Amino acid sequence: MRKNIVAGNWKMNNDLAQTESLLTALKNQRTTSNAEVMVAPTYTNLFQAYQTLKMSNIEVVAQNMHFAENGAYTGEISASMLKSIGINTVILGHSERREYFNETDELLAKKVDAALAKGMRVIFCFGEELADRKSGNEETIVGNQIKNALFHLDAAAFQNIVLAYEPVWAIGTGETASPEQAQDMHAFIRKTLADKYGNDVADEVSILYGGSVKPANAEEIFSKPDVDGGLIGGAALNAEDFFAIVNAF
Ligand SMILES: O=C[C@H](O)COP(=O)(O)O
Repeated sequence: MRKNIVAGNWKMNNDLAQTESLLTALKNQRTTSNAEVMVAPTYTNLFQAYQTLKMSNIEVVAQNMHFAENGAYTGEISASMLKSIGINTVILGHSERREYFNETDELLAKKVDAALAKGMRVIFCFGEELADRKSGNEETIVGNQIKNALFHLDAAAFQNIVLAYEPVWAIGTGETASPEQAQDMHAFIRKTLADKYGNDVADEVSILYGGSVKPANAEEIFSKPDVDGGLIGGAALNAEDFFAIVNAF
C-alpha cells in the first residue's frame, strides 16, 4: 500500500554538536501521524544519527552515494558502506546534485541501479526550473527526467522507489508550488508511471512534494490526492517545525 512519508533533508548543515542537539529534540517529539518519518544528515553525522535514532520511528537516510561498489573515487561513498552502518535508504537526483555536481539522468540511472542492487530504497528527486515552467515545458522536463533515469527498471523495482517532485524554483526560496500545481504535476507523474507500468504500479508509488514546505502550508499540500508526503529542507532543521509538518498527516 502507498505510504505517506515525510523526509527531512538536512543538506550541508549542522556539525556534530548541532546534529546531536537536533537528534535529541527529534527524539522528544510525539506524534500520532501515520507518515513514515526520515531524516538525512550529512555523511559525517550519519552513523551518530543512526545510533541515536535506531530504536525510534525515525529512519536515518543518506543524501547521496556513488554507483561503484568501491575503488578510486576520492570523496565518495558506496551503497555497501551505507548499508554497513545501518542506512537502507538514499536520496538520489536532488536538484542541487544535478546543478552543482553535474549529475545527469544517465549517471543517476547508474546510481539508482547500484542502490537497488544492494536492496536499498531510493528517494528519487526531479523537477523543472523556473524557465521551464514559464515556457510551459514542465511536464516534458519532468517526464524525461523520470523516463531517462528510471524507465529501464522492471515493475518490481518500484516497490523500492519513492519519487520526490521538487520544482527548482520553489526550493529554499519561500515560494511553494500551489497545492493545485503540486497536485497537477503529481497526477501527471502518476499517469506517466501508469502508461509505462500500469495502474497497479503507479498507484503504489509514493510521490513526495518538496519546495518550501512549512508548518503553515503542509496540511493543504498533503491533502491533495496524489501528494503522499514531503521532502523538507529548511523547516527540517527545527524539530518542532519538522514534526508540525509530520503531524499534518
Ligand atoms: O530536499 C529538500 C528540498 O530541496 C526542499 O528544500 P526547502 O524545504 O528548504 O525548500
